[in-house]
Amino acid sequence: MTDAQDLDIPTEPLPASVLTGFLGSGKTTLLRHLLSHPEMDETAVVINEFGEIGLDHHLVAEATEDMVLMNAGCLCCTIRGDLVETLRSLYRRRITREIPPFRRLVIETTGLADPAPILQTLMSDPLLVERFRLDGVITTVDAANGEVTLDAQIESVKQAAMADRLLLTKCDLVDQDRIDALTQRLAQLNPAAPILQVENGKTEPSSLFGCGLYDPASKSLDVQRWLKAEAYEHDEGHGHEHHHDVNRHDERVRSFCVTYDVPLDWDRLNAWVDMLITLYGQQILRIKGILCIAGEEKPLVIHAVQHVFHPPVELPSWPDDDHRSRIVFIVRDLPESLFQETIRSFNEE
Ligand SMILES: Nc1nc2c(ncn2[C@@H]2O[C@H](COP(=O)(O)OP(=O)(O)OP(=O)(O)O)[C@@H](O)[C@H]2O)c(=O)[nH]1
Repeated sequence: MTDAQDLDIPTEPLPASVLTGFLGSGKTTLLRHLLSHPEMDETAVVINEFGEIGLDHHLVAEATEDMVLMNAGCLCCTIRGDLVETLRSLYRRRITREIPPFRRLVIETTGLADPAPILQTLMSDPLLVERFRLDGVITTVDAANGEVTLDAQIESVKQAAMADRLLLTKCDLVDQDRIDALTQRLAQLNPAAPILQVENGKTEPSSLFGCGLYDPASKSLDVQRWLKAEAYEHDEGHGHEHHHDVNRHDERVRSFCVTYDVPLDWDRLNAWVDMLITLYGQQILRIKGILCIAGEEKPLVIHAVQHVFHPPVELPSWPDDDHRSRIVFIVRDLPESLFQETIRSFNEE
């Protein structure tokens, strides 16, 4: 038991920001960059990844000690209660000095999250409201895939509509006409949020934080309706509290992991991913993997988002004792067997 005088209780609620944006739109890249900034010292991070196998925390771990990974489901549905518990526990550990005294909290949602229930939870849970104040919603929108995603996935529309800051990422990959068209569409969806272009996460914390209190009244009528619907569902105790498969988002979108025990040949692996995104790119919402490549000591991280296969990045070392290749897929209307079978045919023939 800690003595009351040993408690380090903040005099004001701590600012909490929600970092959201569709799958692969650059949230983790932004977060890593932000956390390397001295102004961001004393930031605690909660990362929620969709599916059983989380990888993002390995990519952010070097940037902050105060990090909690929540990968037992998507924050917006099954683990909303867990979010409350996670934040209460972080706060408790902070005031009892078990962890450094963070002054700011960033919650990175999954790319599939509907932000409404998360915001509703932060703004209505009585204990959380005393301890944290919602500073703002930061939404990344991928310039290469943004238009197609807004057409196909309602979550991405909500993420953009609820933002206090809209960050247009990957502008280096597309021409000015596409940037202009997407900017116009975002401005219609959310006229109040400034739209900032960000390349590879490079941005100043001062442009993203300290937005003032999140104010639903400054958002469109749709946003107010979505937030009200969430409050109603929560009060009635139905809607999002049911338990479901953590690897399933809805009837169509699911996640799974392809694990490979033997070191992979890079050229063959590359040809396999290329084949997949050429044939099925529209339905492959995300590929994220940590690979053991034959002849290489260090792991290679790969990312693909719909039709875009990003350049691989070498990690300085393996994040844990598991040195197998693990590739996480999030797909719409595709069977897992397609991936499990073709990786073998590409690598074993
Ligand atoms: N060319 C380019 N690539 C970018 C930019 N921002 C991010 N990326 C790349 O996009 C890929 C996905 O970025 P992440 O930061 O992992 O995206 P995320 O939103 O965290 O992904 P999820 O957690 O799966 O939703 C990575 O390969 C990044 O290097 C950018 O501005 N330009």
